Amino acid sequence: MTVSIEKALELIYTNTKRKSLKILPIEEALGYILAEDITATHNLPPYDNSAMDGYAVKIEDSDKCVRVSCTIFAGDNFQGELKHGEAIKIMTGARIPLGTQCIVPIEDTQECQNGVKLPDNLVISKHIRLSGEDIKKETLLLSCGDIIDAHQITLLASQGISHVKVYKKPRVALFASGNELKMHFEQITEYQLYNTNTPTLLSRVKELGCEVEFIGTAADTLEDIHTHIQSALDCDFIITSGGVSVGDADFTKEAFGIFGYEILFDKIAIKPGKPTTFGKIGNKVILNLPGNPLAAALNFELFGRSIIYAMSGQKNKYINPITAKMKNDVTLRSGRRTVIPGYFNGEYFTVCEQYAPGMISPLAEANSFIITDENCTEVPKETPVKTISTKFSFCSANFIPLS
Ligand SMILES: Nc1nc2c(c(=O)[nH]1)N[C@H]1C(S)=C(S)[C@@H](COP(=O)(O)OP(=O)(O)OC[C@H]3O[C@@H](n4cnc5c(N)ncnc54)[C@H](O)[C@@H]3O)O[C@H]1N2
Ligand code: MOO
Repeated sequence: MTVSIEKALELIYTNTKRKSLKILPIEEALGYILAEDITATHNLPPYDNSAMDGYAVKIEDSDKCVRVSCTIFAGDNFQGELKHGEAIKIMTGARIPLGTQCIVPIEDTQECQNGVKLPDNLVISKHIRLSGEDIKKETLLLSCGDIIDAHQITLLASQGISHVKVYKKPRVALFASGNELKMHFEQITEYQLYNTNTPTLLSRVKELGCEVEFIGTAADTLEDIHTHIQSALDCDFIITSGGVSVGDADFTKEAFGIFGYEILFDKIAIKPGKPTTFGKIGNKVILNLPGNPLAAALNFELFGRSIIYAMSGQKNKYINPITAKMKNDVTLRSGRRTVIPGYFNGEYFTVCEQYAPGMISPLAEANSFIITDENCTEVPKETPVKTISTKFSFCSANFIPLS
């Protein structure tokens, strides 16, 4: 059954289950997806405090010489009260004493007999950081489905939160198939080549924060593919490459069949990547990518990444495009929606000099791709195009058309 890109994504999102939960100390939660809402337990700052090294004073003492009664440092528990005709020297971050109306920075004062001379332009509340002005107690700080990065950890630490509930990371198993393939640590002969798909996918899956198991490279036999599937079945998501086309040695889908493979689509109206197949065995999902390396890598970016986002529990799980301008004129053969790799520099998208489904050379130079419509025969330079990044995740809670 051939499906559109959109239908393929819909089938992926409706058939991929979120992972279950666990609790982690916040220091170990980096990159995980939060599985609970976090509400502020107290105000930040917790107390009114000075934004400057200076003097706590009263407004009516503008332009006067006032006595400096004492000095307060950050962390002091000063209990006294500021009086008229007096200044209390105060350091940045120190709790302001009762009766303070503003803080005058040290450099705005001058020494005078027995004290400091204040400027004549004092303003109420100036240089006072009010309790709760940053975060108010009981406000929602983070919500279930947020990605925990360094700045979410800032919020958690600010509230004295030591542990959070997160979604477990997806566990991904990978294997390739092909009699011609050898791993990069093996010897090859002139009729063999290195398996580049597995190291590529393994690295990408890791970059996306999953745990990954490399199962191996299967020979083109049902028996050997069975053995590899068996070893992969304790993971959540199995990604294979190769053996999905119509050749006499293309056994991948058939091999999954004896494990009760429920195929949800086995062809997509896309170029390259037409034979990309998706299905499930129980609650495990399977993506069979074509063997051609560029086809496998680009289809992983659309479909594999979507499966990982759906499984991760993140609320912004749909890949979003970014609008760019086409750098050069590009001509195409119409017929199928075409994925074209290129480089987006923040303004222009430059198509890779050469690209074909069986190549690997475009991958390292590309940081994104565009998807052209089936009737499109040319994309003139300066035309706005939607690019999908392979280096960043621009995501949203709702699906946004990708081309
Ligand atoms: N008669 C037809 N032939 C083909 C069709 C078709 O519709 N009718 N589709 C073509 C398309 S499109 C693709 S894509 C390929 C996909 O085929 P497979 O998934 O069966 O892939 P293989 O035949 O196993 O390999 C294709 C190609 O890629 C190389 N390869 C495979 N695995 C790796 C790897 N792990 N690392 C590096 N390179 C790999 C392999 O040596 C082949 O050259 O089928 C077309 N044929
Ligand atoms: O579509 Mo195949 O996926 O040409 O490379």
